[in-house]
Amino acid sequence: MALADKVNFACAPIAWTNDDMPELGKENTFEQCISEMALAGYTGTEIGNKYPKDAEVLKKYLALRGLSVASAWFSSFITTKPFEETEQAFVRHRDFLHALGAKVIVVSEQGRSIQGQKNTPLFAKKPVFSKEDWLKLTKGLEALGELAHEKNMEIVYHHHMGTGVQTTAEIDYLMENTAPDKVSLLFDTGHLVFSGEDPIDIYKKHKKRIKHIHFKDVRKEVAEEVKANSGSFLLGVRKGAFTVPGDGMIDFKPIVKEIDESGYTGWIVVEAEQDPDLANPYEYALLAKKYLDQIAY
Ligand SMILES: O=C1C[C@@H](O)[C@H](O)[C@@H](O)C1=O
Ligand SMILES: [Co+2]
Repeated sequence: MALADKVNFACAPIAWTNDDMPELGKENTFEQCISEMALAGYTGTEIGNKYPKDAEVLKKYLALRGLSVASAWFSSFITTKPFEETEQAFVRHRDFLHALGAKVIVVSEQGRSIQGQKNTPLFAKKPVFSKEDWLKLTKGLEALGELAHEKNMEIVYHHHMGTGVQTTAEIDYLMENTAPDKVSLLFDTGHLVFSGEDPIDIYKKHKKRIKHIHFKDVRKEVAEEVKANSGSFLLGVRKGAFTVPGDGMIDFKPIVKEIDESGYTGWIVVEAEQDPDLANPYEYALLAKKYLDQIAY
């Protein structure tokens, strides 16, 4: 059986409207975004800031287009704020996703993160967690994992450029120091390759913990230029460091093979933030779907 028969392909709204830089794609509407995802052949979506906040209302818009909710991003601040603040916000987010039928909750620690800072050099100023930060983070994530279990859900940790969990060593440390039944991992090809990590190595090592996947590709020259010129994460996105699978430097065939052989049956979300004025979101969503249809069958 081919991978395409075992997984579901979703699309993230970030190519239409970017929540990290809302000025990118501000003219694109929610209905255009979800209609184009469906038209391009996807059966799922993640959630952006233009989506209705009422779960029942959102469900109806999505059902009309044959879309389900794969998950949605949650920013935790376990290393820098009282845990109760993260906990309360997490429970609201969990309940919203649960009402929408999602099974996994994307969590990324934003304490000390520079990903949202427009002028901070991405590589030189990447945060490095202290022992105390790590202890808070690992215990806090396990607590979020337990809260997710109350609704039969799992948290999937999103390693991310410009955060304290970006490199192979940091991902390994997080996995080694959290309980496997409480903290799962999200595998994002774009962040791994931009950071200089080997995605196949990460997948092989942590496949038992990987319960959600983001597929994005990297434009090699742009990523190298951002690094060489001390650009920020957001500048990189604006300049086109990320693109959809099939349009950049990543060979997805061996990655798809690994995923297939691992028995993964969750979502694969095409998520490629770039300037919608330069890269038409529908055109690129279609390009990615055609490429995945070729390599996943
Ligand atoms: O999953 C993601 C969500 C975005 O908000 C983030 O910045 C992006 O890079 C990503 O991978
Ligand atoms: Co991602």
